[in-house]
Amino acid sequence: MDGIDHLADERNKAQFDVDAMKIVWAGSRHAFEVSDRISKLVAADPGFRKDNRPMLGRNELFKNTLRKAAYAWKRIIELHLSEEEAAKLRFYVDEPAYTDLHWGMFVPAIKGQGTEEQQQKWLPLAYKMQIIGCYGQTELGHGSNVQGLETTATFDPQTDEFVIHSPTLTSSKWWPGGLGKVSTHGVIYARLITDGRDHGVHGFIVQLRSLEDHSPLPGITVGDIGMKFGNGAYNTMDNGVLRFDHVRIPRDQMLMRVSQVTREGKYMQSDVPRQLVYGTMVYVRQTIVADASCALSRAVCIATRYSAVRRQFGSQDGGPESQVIDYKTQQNRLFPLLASAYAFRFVGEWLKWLYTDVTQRLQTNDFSTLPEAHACTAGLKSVTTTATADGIEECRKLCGGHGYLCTSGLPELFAVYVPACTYEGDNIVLLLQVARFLMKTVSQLGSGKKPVGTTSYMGQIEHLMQCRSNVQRAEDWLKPSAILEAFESRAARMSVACAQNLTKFTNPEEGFAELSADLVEAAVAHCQLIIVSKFIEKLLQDIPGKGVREQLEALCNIYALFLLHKHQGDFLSTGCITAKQASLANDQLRSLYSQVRPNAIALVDAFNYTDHFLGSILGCYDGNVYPKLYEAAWKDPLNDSVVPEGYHEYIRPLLKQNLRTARL
Ligand SMILES: CC/C=C\C/C=C\C/C=C\C/C=C\C/C=C\C/C=C\CCCCC(=O)SCCNC(=O)CCNC(=O)[C@H](O)C(C)(C)COP(=O)(O)OP(=O)(O)OC[C@H]1O[C@@H](n2cnc3c(N)ncnc32)[C@H](O)[C@@H]1OP(=O)(O)O
Ligand SMILES: Cc1cc2nc3c(=O)[nH]c(=O)nc-3n(C[C@H](O)[C@H](O)[C@H](O)COP(=O)(O)OP(=O)(O)OC[C@H]3O[C@@H](n4cnc5c(N)ncnc54)[C@H](O)[C@@H]3O)c2cc1C
Repeated sequence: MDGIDHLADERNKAQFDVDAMKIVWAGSRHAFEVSDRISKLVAADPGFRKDNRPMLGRNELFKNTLRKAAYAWKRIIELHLSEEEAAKLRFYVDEPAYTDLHWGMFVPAIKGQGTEEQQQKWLPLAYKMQIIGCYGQTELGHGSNVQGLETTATFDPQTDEFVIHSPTLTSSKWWPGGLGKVSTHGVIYARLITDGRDHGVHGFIVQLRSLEDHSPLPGITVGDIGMKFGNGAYNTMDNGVLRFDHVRIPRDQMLMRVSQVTREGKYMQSDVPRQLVYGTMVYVRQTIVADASCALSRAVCIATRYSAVRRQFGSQDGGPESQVIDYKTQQNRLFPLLASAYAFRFVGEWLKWLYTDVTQRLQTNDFSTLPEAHACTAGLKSVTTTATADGIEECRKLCGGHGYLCTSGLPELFAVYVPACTYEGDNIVLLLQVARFLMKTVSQLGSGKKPVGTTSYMGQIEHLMQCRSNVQRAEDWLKPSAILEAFESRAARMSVACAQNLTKFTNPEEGFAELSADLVEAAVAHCQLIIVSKFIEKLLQDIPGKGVREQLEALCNIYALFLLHKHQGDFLSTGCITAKQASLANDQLRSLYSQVRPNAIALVDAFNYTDHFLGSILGCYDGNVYPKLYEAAWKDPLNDSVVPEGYHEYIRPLLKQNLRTARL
């Protein structure tokens, strides 16, 4: 606006190489270059404008999303973008759309659960977007309990078809994104019935709409489920309702990698675990962890820049007031979120590796790491999305009153993000899965079966059950070994305490239900340990760039010590640390905040977000917040006229009536 960088002084304070940190954040130089180029391309294109979203009515909003998705596809083709570049372009367009489900779930479901033949038939159509697909699992009556789904797929040997049917109101498919108005096809989950026998839930490819005129095919009732939380936000998505009235599909449209139905109607299971039917969910949970760091870093970038611009109190001798970022309370709320964004980035990278490793093993029929992959994706999805949703809301509060304006970008970001705590598995339901995995691990200790992967720390259970932290000075908390021992012993002791309590119940399922709140806490402790240990492992790698490692070490310590402070009840009650050591951790935390303070703006610059992507006046790169806020207010449609519409109908008569009453 005035061409001045109002945050230049802050940027000059940085003690590290920001460009090198950008590469660490992106994951590699190549990833950085792709991301940088595509984000600038999107930002410069008026076709991807998004600042008007909160003002649009639903129909207009939705049509605008359809236009953008079609335009994005046109640009992808025109520019011959690779798969990686196309995914980045959709990410930077930053508008939830049916394409998320098409590329994010429909295609992966066919890839993961379809046979070679099925993949050859359906994937080329999906890749060219000649068909558009959704993921139709959840029903009105059941989401979490997948085994409770009611839609049926009954094999008819006479015609070699499945008959898909919604027998009850609660069996109506409810929630699938992209289903409401767009998808031509869906991977639909239904109970497979052959010869009167129920074989449980399986996936089927079902055509829903005509490829000629988009009308629903015979027997199909389909529509949108209605407005969701927030203006704009996730209302760009057509989450749908769907009912089947005896819809027939050919037998070869059952996804048959895990199990098959023969021409004669015989049900056969491959040598693979039935849980592979849930494979798409495992894949998406893994991507959601990576996305958590994107959403949180975005909110943190806004709150950090604005905290450096905003001044309140503290003026001395007529000088400027204090920047709110210098208040210790502001730092204590903001810097752990900054550290969490980095922590989630690195654990997301690791989880991607784990997922790739499991997928490669599955190709060779090695299913040994599947339970660990399920527990890690479920647990980390839960812990990172909960922290991110809470963190975005905290960032809004860190921005004071202006954070509540849509132009801050934070209300919409929160409204879009918060369902991540529910979709792809309710966070509590998923933590209970982790707890089951932990209880199984504890029950096998001493059986000779060595715990591996993320539970390998349980291999030293005797030590972890009785060790005492040897921290004596605040600086001792900077040793990775001190942090790891505290987190490992806390997680181990909480799991073992639950396992011991469970033995008091004659019926284990009853015991599990009764102790579920404690089990969830044990699962959280285990997941936080994974995040802390993956951050520490990241620091063992070669990290080029002046001062970059030092900044990451400070952030890693902030992440761990803040968790230790927040959950000190766990650490103290299990006897892993003393009250004195907890207090020393807090002292260390304060000094880490002072270390990060001069680098805070550079640390959020390292995310390399364009102003378009941030979509926030408070977070704009140049920090010129006030003129921009002032100008934006006048652009609000309510200010199109000085005297509002409705004055003559509702305000004037009121004023006149009050005048008459006053005269009386
Ligand atoms: C302004 C802003 C604008 C833009 C945006 C800005 C920012 C946004 C940023 C990011 C956005 C975020 C992400 C985007 C990416 C994608 C998201 C896009 C859209 C959202 C899509 C959402 C789609 C869905 O929700 S699909 C539906 C998902 N449904 C669920 O998850 C259901 C959950 N339930 C279950 O999974 C199961 O029912 C259960 C696991 C809870 C229980 O299953 P079941 O009863 O069968 O099993 P159990 O008896 O408990 O267990 C039996 C054994 O099986 C093991 N098991 C269970 N599951 C698995 C598995 N998946 N894999 C392997 N093994 C498994 C279990 O452990 C048991 O084992 P045991 O050894 O016998 O004990
Ligand atoms: C924005 C959005 C997009 C979605 N997109 C899709 C999609 O594309 N495709 C699709 O198929 N689905 C989709 N879903 C559905 C989503 O996957 C489910 O809503 C989710 O899995 C949660 O299930 P539920 O709604 O049945 O919650 P419920 O299970 O009914 O949860 C209600 C409460 O009960 C608690 N609870 C449930 N079971 C237990 C238990 N065993 N122990 C303790 N507490 C429990 C939960 O913690 C929660 O507090 C979407 C949902 C949303 C919000």
